[in-house]
Parts: sequence; structure tokens; C-alpha cells
Amino acid sequence: MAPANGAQVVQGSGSEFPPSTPPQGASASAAPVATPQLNTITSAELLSQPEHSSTSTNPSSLPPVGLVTPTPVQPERKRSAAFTSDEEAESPRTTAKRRLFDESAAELTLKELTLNKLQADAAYSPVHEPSLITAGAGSGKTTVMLQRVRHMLEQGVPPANILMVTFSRKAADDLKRRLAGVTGAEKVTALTFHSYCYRLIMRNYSCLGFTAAPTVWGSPKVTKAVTEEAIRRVTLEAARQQALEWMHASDKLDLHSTWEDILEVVRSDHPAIYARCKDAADDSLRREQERQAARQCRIAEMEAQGTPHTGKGEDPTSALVTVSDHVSVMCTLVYNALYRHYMKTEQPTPRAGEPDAKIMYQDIFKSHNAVDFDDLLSLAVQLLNTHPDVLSRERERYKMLLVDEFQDSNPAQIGLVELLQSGRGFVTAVGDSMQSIHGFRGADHRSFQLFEQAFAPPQGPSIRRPLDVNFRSTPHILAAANAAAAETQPEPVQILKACMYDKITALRDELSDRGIEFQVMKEKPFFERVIVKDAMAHLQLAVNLHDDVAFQRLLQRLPNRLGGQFLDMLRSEQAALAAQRHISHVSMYDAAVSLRKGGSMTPAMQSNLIDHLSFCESAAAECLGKSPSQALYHLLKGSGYLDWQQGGQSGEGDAYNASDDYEDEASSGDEDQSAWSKHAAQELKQADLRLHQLYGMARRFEREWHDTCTEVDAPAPNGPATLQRSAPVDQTPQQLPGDQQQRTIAEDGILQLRDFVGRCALDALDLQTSKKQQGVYIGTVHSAKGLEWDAVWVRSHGNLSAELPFHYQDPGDLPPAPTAEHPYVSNIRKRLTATREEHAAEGQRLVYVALTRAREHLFIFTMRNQQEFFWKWTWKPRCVYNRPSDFVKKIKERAPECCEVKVIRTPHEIRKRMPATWRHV
Ligand SMILES: Nc1ncnc2c1ncn2[C@@H]1O[C@H](COP(=O)(O)OP(=O)(O)OP(=O)(O)O)[C@@H](O)[C@H]1O
Repeated sequence: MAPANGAQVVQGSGSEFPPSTPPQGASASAAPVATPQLNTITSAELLSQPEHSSTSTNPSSLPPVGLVTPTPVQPERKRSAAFTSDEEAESPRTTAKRRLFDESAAELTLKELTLNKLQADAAYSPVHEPSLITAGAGSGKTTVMLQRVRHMLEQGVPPANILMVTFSRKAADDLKRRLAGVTGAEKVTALTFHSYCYRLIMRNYSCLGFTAAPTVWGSPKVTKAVTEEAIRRVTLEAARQQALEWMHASDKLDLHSTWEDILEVVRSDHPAIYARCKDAADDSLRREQERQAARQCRIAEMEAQGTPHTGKGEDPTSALVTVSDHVSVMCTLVYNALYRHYMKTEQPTPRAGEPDAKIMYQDIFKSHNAVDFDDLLSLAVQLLNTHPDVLSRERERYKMLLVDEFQDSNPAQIGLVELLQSGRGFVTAVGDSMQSIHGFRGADHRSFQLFEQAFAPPQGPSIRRPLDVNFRSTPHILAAANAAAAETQPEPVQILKACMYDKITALRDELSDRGIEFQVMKEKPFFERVIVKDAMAHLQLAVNLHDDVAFQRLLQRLPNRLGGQFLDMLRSEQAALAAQRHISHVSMYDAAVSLRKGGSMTPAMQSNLIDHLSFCESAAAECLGKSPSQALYHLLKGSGYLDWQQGGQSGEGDAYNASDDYEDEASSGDEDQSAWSKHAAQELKQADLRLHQLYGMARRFEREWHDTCTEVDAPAPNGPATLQRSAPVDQTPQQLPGDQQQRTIAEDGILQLRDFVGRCALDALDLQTSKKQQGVYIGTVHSAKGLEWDAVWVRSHGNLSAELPFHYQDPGDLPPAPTAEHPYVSNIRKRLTATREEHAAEGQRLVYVALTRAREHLFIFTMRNQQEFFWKWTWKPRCVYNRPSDFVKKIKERAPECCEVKVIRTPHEIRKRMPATWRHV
């Protein structure tokens, strides 16, 4: 039988590998486990084949790092077949497009792949043994991980017990996609670290002190507002403590005195100071009121002219500001005045223990029943550490754990893996230290060592499984990548692919001959669209009435919207209620209920408020027993939003071009829709394609959810008693009687809805990529990690390391640190000033990742001159001269045979035409 990659293979005999033992817990008398029926090559055969001379598994025969050993053998891939076979029958344009953009055409399915010896060793080692697969880019690490899952399934591990974890949603989807066709694989769970943690927290929220399943907040706007609020609260609290110390002589004050008490004492003991501060604070209040009044007038004028007020520019996070600004200004002024006063009269005593901004920050989230995206991991670890029952349930549920891209794990992620697998080690980790590009957000470069310390048996054999052949890129591409990263010692890899350098010019000629245009995909992310945000706010409110961001959004976006004047009343009511109840935060919903009872409003406002609240209150009940897609439809209908959209009255400035980013997720793979579901989908489609797309996402989520959550969950402390399901929720399960059945379906629905809302919140924060196959994918190197394309264009200017999310800055360029900087702020400062060496090394790895994404064609652009905006205390445009990146120079020096240098346009033209120039390669 001819192997897919041109190598001769023999059927695996089973004697080559240690015989597999059944997974722990299986009966000792169980029938012997079948040897994997996959083609394998013995090392002897490998060595005996001339075309594989460079793939010897003897480490001493590996070429020196940075050198490439091209061989004349090119593995036959599906892609190659597609290039030659039916080409004549197709129009030239279609063929060329398919060649460039059809990712799936380039891929061999798992069953078709023939693993080499090292890959087979790694994939088929006993499933209950820990394994650390480390190798360079394109060497098949992910492929081996998937083969290992397939092996586990063949060994009888229940699919529901297998959890694959990776770093982005796209990568998780990709794992599932590549497993398609393997029996049982649809029930295997593939999640990102964050979504796993969110699921865990959502099912056990009360153990962490939440009142309901928390909402995930992570958008930069929200976190910035919370950070500001936390810093303000910390500053005020520190000032309060200091003011108390200065005024210790006053018998009217003690440790628990509030700012109101302090102000009262200042008013009686220091009337002059008080009067000065009060005047200044009143002045600032008056100015704020004038600003608000002017804004109201503008809105009223716009409405009178028939111009819809879109709410654009309004900051939904302003809802987070709960401490009255006026009080805050007053306190700061008094603090400063007291400081000056006591500095003159006596030596101030040193401050007492500083309040912690991080704790304050988390408290603010908790008071909103929300969690910060970045805290999901540490909260999950905290949960598992403090609740052994939850931990043992999780260990029981996911016995087998496989982690991709392990080099990017941070300490919390490593801790999570250790917790879930401590004492047994049914865990496989896969990674490449050369591709560690998340150091800026805390990834720990010692992750492999920590893994070995945790799971390798002290005196036993090594658990490292190296791989040695790059199956992805042409020799020239790999030589260029190795040259670019030469100083950072990449894992050595050899080449199995033939040189395809001559094809680069062929591709260029082909493109221009056929008039193919590049389609640039740089859409506004789906979850950033106004209509999608509106629809999501409906769902968010249904699962958490106290989600202020969603509450405020609907307040201002639904047809009977309540304007800015009402919002001001609501905020004052929130502050008043919080003060009255001696708590830090009262939700907008609670404040609105209080206003409904007796607020001084106009009758129109009153009636709109009553309508709005009755919709919000019925939303949660409405969703009980409904799947996310059903809930979405019913909520949009119930609030009047759907009809409003159908009437085309929303008048949003979010013009939608149907060809932009629409994917018909509702129909694909969803053939067994009920008549009701078809009708709902149709109605949503008529209203707006994006609503239809969201509905499709919900349907897809439901199918996956049922695939991966069908086993019985042990009763969670706050979750439903049972989660038994075998049928989709729009069909009635037969096995449960009466009330119990009703209750289970209802609880199941709300749990599923929460899960869906959480998933969408995480997706909105994940790297935004389109799933569209057609067109050029444009993204960051970070978002391209783990993926591959036939042709890759890399834009380089200066140095790619300048593209790292945290720029290196000379400490001298940073604003001077205040004398008493809070530790939280100094931490951020420290991250900003990572050493120049650390930054440069991560930049080099970034280059390596970028270049190794290419299968056959790699273009690197360096612009000599370009207009740039750069940050130097102010935004200023200026034209800068770019010296070629260091890595471009390195490639030219070390691998000159690999590159062709070509000037494609004058700098002026490039400047004028970017990004359209990308079309004219
Ligand atoms: N034994 C094999 N025969 C043929 N092709 C293979 C083999 N192993 C892997 N490949 C192909 O090589 C390419 C790279 O594989 P994979 O993505 O698993 O590598 P990786 O090591 O995870 O890469 P990276 O570190 O860059 O993410 C894929 O197209 C895969 O199908």
C-alpha cells in the first residue's frame, strides 16, 4: 500500500511499542486491548530507505540548528492532488482561488495520515501515562495529540471523559473539526482554558460567594472603568485612614468613622477649611450639571428634528460609577487641605496598612455579580483548592486531559492542570518553547520543567516525546525561519518536503494572469456590532437581572427608551440606596424598582419604566425550559425589538453589507430543525442577518452542548439536581415523570442559556477571526499561532518585536513613578519595562511563529519609508525611515539562497495605497 507521504510503510506489528495497558480502573481481566490499526514505520526501515536518509531518528545525525537539509521527496498531500487532477475541468479563476483559500483541501484526515516512528511513539504510548510532546513548528504536535485522542477512544476511554484544552476558540474549534469522522469524537470536549474555567465557576458560583452565575466582563472599556473606580476607592480609603490619624485628637471620631463624620468634624472644628472646600466642590458640581443639561438639550433637539439618537459615544460603563462624584471631589479637597494644615502644625504619622486596589477591584466585580476575564483562571483554581467535592467531581468527569500550546501556560493554568491530574497524571501536554509568545501576559517559560516535576516519575524513564520532522513548510521557508530565529536555538527539525521555491514566481504570475483580487477581511468583530450587542443584552439580562451594563443598554436601546434624564435619576437612586444600606453597590435594577414605587417622574416616564421592568422581570421566567435559540427569539419578540427591527426603524449607523461577514450557521449541519425553529430563524433573518447568525450560533452551541454534557452531573451545591438529557430541549424527554421532568427541562434550559451567554462573552474577548474560507486572512501573529496557510505575507517594519502587545520602553521614557506608588500599579509598570533582552527574545520567537505558518509561499514586506503615528506624549504624524528588520537581514546573510529581494512600489505609492497594495503582489 502506498503511503500518503510517499514513504514505504509496514503494518504496525504491536511488538514495536510497549503493549498498551487498559486505563486505570478497568478490570484486570478485561480482554486485551487491540493494538492501534495504523501504519507505522520501524526505524530500521526508515534508515534503509534512501529518500528518508535525512529523517533518521538518531539524534546525532540531526543537522545543526539553523541549517536545513532539503530532500527530493515531497509528501503527497490532498492539496497536491487538487493541483493537478480536475484542474482542466474548472475555470482557471476558480482553481486558483481554491488553491489559495481552501484550507481543508490541503489537509489529510487523521485516518489518512501515516505517522513516523517518533510520532507513533508519542501518540500510542499507554493512555494512562503522562506525556510531554515537544518539538519545532509544523512537526505534527497537534496531529499527534489528536491521534492520541483517537487512540484513547479505540482503547475504550469514554469520549465524555476526554478534555482537550487550548488557547483560542478558533484553535479549539479546529481540534474538533480535525477529529470529525473519528467514532465518538463528537462527545469529546474541546475548550479554551478560559471557557473551561467559566463553565466550572458557573456551575459552582455560590461556592465563590456569587449570588447568581456571574457575567464575564473583559472589554477594555469595562476593565478600565473598574480599574479607575478601584483606584479611586483605594485612594479615598487611604485618605480616610490618614485623615483619621491626623484628627486622632477628636473624640468625635474613631476607626469606623465615615467620610460624612470626618466632614462634619471639619465643618465644626475648621470652618474656614470647610467653606473653601465646599465652594470648590459645589463649583465643580454646578459645571457638571450644566454639561448634563446641555447634553439633554442636544438630544431633545435631535429628536425634534427626527434624527435618531443612536446612543453612540455613550459609555455603558458609566453605570459602574456608584460613588457620587461630588462627594469624592469634596473628600479629596478636604484631605488635601487637612494635609497642608497638619504638615504645618505637627509631624504626620506614617500611614496604616494600605488598602489593596486588587481586592477593591475584585470587590467591585463581585458587587456587580461579574467576573473579570483575566480572573477566571485564578477563581477556578481557588474553587478547586477550597472545595474538594468540586475537585473530585471534575477529576471524575474529565479523566483524560490533553493540553495544546503548553509553552504559553501561565502559573494559574499550570496549577489547574496539576490540580486536575495530581496523583494520577492521565495528561498529555504539547508545545514548542520556540513558540512561546505570551510572556507579556504571564506565560511561564519554565512550564515544561514544571510539568515534568509534577508528573514524571522520580526514577522512571523520561516522559518527553520529541518529534523531528517538519511536515508543513518547504525547505526554504524553514531555512528562513531557522535563520531568523538562529540565536534562540529552535528545536531542531529536518525537512521532508521538496523544494518548491520556483513556485513562488509561478504563483505571482498566476495571480496577475488570472486577474485574481485579494479579498481583505478586516471586519468589525461580530460581537461588536450594535444589533448583536442589543440581542446579547437581552440574554444577559435574562440570566442576571443585576447586570448593569445589559440593563442600561436595553434601557436606552429598546423602542420605548428611557433617556439620559432618567439615567441620572437612576444613578442618584443607586448612590442613595447604597448609602442607606451601607453597601458599596446597588444594582440599576434594584434602583429602578425603588423608583417605580415612588419616584418623581413624568407620567410617560413612569409608564415606560413600568413596561421596562415588567419585561426584565418576566425575561428570566420566559427563558425557563427554553434552549438558547428559543430564548433569543422569545426575548427579542417580547421586548418588541424584533418587530422594531423588522420595521427598519432602529436607524442605526451600523450599516450592514450582506456580503461582509454573514455565515448561515443556522442551516449548516442543522437539518433536523422543527417547523417552529425554521419559522423563528426565518423571522430573525428578515429582521437582520446578524440576528439570524446569532440564532444559528445558538443552535450550533445546543448541538455541541448536548454532545458533551449528556452524562449525569452530580448535584452541584447550587446547580440543578440532575442534568439528564438525551434529547434536544425542544423535544420532550421520555424518561422522567411529571413535575420532575418539567423542573429538569426548565433548569437545564437556564443552565444552558447561562453557558451560551458565557461562551459568547468569552468569544467576544477571544481573538476575532472569521471562519470564512474565501479571502485572505489578516490577523496578528498571535492569532495565527497553531494554524497554517499555503501562502503567508508578513509585514515587517523596524523589527517585528515592536509588534508585541507590550512595547519595550526605556525606563527613562516613562513618566516618573510617584513617590508612593501602589503595588498594583507598580506591577503594571514592571510588565511595561520587561528587560530589553526578554523583549527581544520574545520578538524573535514571534518572527519564528510568523514565518513557520507558511506551507509553500512566504513573502516578507519591508517598507523603506512610511508615515507613522507614534506616541511620545502626543500623537504626531511623521514620515520615518525604516531600516529593514533584523530578522530580514539575518535571513539574507544566513540563508541567501532562500530569498529573492524585489522592490515592488515606490514608497509614495505604498503610502498612498495601503492596504490596497496588498493586491498587487
Ligand atoms: N505524519 C504526517 N504525514 C503527513 N503530514 C503530516 C504528518 N504529521 C503532520 N502532518 C501535517 O503537517 C502539518 C503540521 O502539523 P501540526 O499542525 O500538527 O504541527 P504542529 O507541530 O502542531 O505545528 P505548530 O507548532 O506550528 O502549531 C499539518 O498540515 C499536518 O496535517
